[in-house]
Amino acid sequence: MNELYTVAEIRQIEQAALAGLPAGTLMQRAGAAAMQMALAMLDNASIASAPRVLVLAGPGNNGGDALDVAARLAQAGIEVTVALYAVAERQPQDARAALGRAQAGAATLLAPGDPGDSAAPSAAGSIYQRHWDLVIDGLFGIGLARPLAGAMRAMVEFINTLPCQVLALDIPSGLDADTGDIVGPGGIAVRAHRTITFIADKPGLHTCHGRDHAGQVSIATLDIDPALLPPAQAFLNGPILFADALRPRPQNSHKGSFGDVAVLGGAHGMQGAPILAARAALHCGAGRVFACFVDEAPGYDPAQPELMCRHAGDFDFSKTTVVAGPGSGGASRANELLARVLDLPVPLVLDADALNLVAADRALQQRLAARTGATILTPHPLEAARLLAVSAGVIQADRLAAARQLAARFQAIVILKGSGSVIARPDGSVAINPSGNPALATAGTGDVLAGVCGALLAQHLPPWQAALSAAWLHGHAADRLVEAGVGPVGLSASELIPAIRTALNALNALCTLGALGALGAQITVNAH
Ligand SMILES: NC(=O)C1=CN([C@@H]2O[C@H](COP(=O)(O)OP(=O)(O)OC[C@H]3O[C@@H](n4cnc5c(N)ncnc54)[C@H](O)[C@@H]3O)[C@@H](O)[C@H]2O)[C@@H](O)CC1
Ligand SMILES: [K+]
Repeated sequence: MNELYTVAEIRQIEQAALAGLPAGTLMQRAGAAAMQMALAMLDNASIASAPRVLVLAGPGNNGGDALDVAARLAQAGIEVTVALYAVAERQPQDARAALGRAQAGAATLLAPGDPGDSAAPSAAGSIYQRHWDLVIDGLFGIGLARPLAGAMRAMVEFINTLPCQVLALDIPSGLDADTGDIVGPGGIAVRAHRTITFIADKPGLHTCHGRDHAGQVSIATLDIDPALLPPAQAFLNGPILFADALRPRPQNSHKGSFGDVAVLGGAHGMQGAPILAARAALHCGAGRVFACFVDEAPGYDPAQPELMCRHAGDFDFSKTTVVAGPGSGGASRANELLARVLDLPVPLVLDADALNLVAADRALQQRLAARTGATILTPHPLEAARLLAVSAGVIQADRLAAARQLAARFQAIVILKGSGSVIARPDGSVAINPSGNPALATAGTGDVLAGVCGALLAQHLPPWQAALSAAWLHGHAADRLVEAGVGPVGLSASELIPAIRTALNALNALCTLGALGALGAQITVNAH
């Protein structure tokens, strides 16, 4: 299931489901699913005997889920302590019932209070000083309305220092389920190893701070009738979203069948950037690849003599897919060349300096919005901020909204890079890319991504599928390289290129075999 739902959508689904069910049913299903996950985590951690579980239970229904799990684990004979931040009279009805079940069983319930509150130091002390094998976070779910403060904040600070496993219920407390930002100002969020999320998956678990705080995400649908789920506007990216655009190569092919890519960039001192993009385009299947330099052009690329190096001013861009921006600099020469390619109806990828040039020039912005050819923009958060005339902080606070805004404004497909890259199209649909890792945080990987986008456009993938595949392959290749020990420290952008080629060929082979269902699991990439 690739659909992602906002808090507002989850609330609607929840209301529709609750209408047809006895009170407390969904919470008990959530508790049962979470208990299975908790037991599996204790098993995996090979805790020999008598595990100790700390359950954090907040004031709302997320706390109700936590109390339900606590009651179940205690019933199963596990030693459970609940740090309770709820007052029965103020709990929602289902949560109060769950509190009753926990109180009736063998779990120990403590109210740690504010660390500065002398009325409850012993409860806090006994929690802070004991050894825990598993912490279950049920402080807040989708109802969090302001930053964590006081006693709960102190507890989150404490559990974030613990060496034990942490399981978050629904979402890690403190995280915004829609955006993946930490609810602030000055907020804090639980860092979980696993998150079991209820009803459906949520965008905030996969982008911005989401990946660092949610860990591995599992979905418990709580047996809700799928007919109650509305059509999704957001998806988790994966081959199932784009594989039908990949085609086997006909035997009767020639280099003209797979398109030309021209990379426009490489001002003086920055010639490596277009070379990287061009090499990536070559290794992702473009028929012919030109590296076109704003300033002086090298005679050829000795390590990749297949590339044709040209002076951009003399090159005819009208019959190629263009990747503009890698190392192009911000000089007026680069601006003129960019204006020329924006006016051509060719498929176009804009990256790096090309995006900065557009951000600084209203005429270029109008040319971009008026294009008829397919366009993909690949900004990182700072480039996106310049394009929207806001700060990078504003972009990161709601990455989905920023990507959607850019896509609508420039009538283009946008890949907003970063942890959980967001791919958006002008109609408001978005996908969050789950592949990739911090090994990609190194110079040149953006040039490679732009080159992959160019190669896929040149091979006639529609721009949405080209962007989805490029983002996924780029991250997937980095994941396989890290597994093979080539990173996360020291992975170079050049090393990424052959790994992306291997992943693309593996994907193509699986598509040809019609083995879509097994795609994620089956693709293996050798590092070299
Ligand atoms: N209603 C249901 O039947 C179900 C609810 N579910 C759970 O319920 C959660 C949503 O429950 P709620 O809507 O009660 O929301 P939460 O449990 O996330 O928290 C809401 C409560 O916390 C208070 N609050 C918000 N921010 C605070 C802060 N920073 N400090 C102190 N108090 C704060 C609110 O005033 C409210 O009382 C989901 O995330 C999910 O875990 C699941 O059990 C599925 C079924
Ligand atoms: K939680």
